[in-house]
Amino acid sequence: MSGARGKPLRFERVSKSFALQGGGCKRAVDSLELDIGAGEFVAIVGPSGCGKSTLLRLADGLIAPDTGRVSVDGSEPRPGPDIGFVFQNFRLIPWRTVSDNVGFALEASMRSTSERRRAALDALDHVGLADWADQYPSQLSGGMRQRVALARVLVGKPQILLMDEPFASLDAQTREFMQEDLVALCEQAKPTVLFVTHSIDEALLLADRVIVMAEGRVVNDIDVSLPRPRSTASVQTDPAYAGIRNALWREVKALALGRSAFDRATEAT
Ligand SMILES: Nc1ncnc2c1ncn2[C@@H]1O[C@H](COP(=O)(O)OP(=O)(O)OP(=O)(O)O)[C@@H](O)[C@H]1O
Repeated sequence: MSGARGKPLRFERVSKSFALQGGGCKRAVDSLELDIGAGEFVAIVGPSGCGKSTLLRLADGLIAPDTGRVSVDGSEPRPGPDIGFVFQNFRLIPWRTVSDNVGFALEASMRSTSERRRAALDALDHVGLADWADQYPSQLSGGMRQRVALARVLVGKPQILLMDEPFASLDAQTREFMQEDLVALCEQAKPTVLFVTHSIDEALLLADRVIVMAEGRVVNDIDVSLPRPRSTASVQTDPAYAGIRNALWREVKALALGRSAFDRATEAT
């Protein structure tokens, strides 16, 4: 992934609504303001339906805001290899081999099959799967498939990496390995990352900042001042960890339950 370098990502008073079946509309993102520095790793947490995935799709240029502006280094974002998107459900092409899945991302920009194969093998090597290049996705475990999905994005040397709960469907151990791999990859290449997660522990392991969203807006923006390089063990034994985690957990729980239900629940304990 060497050669990738993050670019700043900016949301200026961005709003986005969707039409609802049967009439009316839902405002998914509401006058949202967010500035993400070049090479910064930002995690987004918040209750279900608060607009996290919509924010990523706006950052990719897959959808356009109704009002306001999204910009990558000052320009409108355009889907392409500069902006990598990793989803929870891998989205690999079942009839292509692992290396062809990874090389697929380069078909528009790299004509030579052998060059694409070399680049794919290099990306697969970064995620520890070079030996699996000629297998098919169905022959891999869930964790391996997600590594391929990551390699497919890394091969484009993205400046912006958008990740929508990428490890949510993995078992706990594989998830931990993948998180630590991602930490290492990002420390090396420093793309700008926007990472959606429902896990506070994951956010604190990975991110420089955690954004809390509710009802389409940013309601908190927390610096994660834990030292790097990080591992699960180093983060969770840091004296600052418990304080940040507890504050974040209380906030996310209050947003999910509604403030008054949260107050009742905490009074009762
Ligand atoms: N294409 C669409 N059409 C209609 N409504 C949509 C569409 N996409 C998103 N929404 C609505 O916008 C709101 C925000 O959705 P979004 O997927 O961004 O939330 P989220 O925070 O990522 O949720 P989750 O954590 O459950 O994945 C939700 O109420 C959702 O139903």
